[in-house]
Amino acid sequence: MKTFEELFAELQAKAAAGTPGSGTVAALDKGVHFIGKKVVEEAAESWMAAEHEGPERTAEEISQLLYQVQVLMLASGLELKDVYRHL
Ligand SMILES: N=c1c2ncn([C@@H]3O[C@H](COP(=O)(O)OP(=O)(O)OP(=O)(O)O)[C@@H](O)[C@H]3O)c2ncn1[C@@H]1O[C@H](COP(=O)(O)O)[C@@H](O)[C@H]1O
Repeated sequence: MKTFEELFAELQAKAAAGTPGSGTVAALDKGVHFIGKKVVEEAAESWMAAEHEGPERTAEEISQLLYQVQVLMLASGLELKDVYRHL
């Protein structure tokens, strides 16, 4: 198990190193348009899970949504503090 902050730090490090075999690095290479579609896909899957599939599946889909949002943040040059200041 990891926190939102721990996952972001892991993804930042992989992006900076260009870690071979990393799905995050591959997604960043594809760019914002590709990543944005993933965010929308996972948001829709989270919604459907919440309506039809129960809390466990919903939690799983939301975790994937949070991951894709973090990848979009990296692709946009954002850090956690840039987002947190709007909360
Ligand atoms: N938490 C995640 C995570 N959540 C979702 N995903 C990816 O997001 C994509 C969408 O998930 P789906 O189940 O919808 O996948 P799918 O539709 O079957 O397959 P796709 O055709 O969409 O790839 C998949 O490619 C997943 O691998 C994630 N990929 C990585 N992480 C974590 O990110 C960290 C770094 O990962 P790497 O960069 O791959 O090393 C690790 O700690 C991982 O646990």
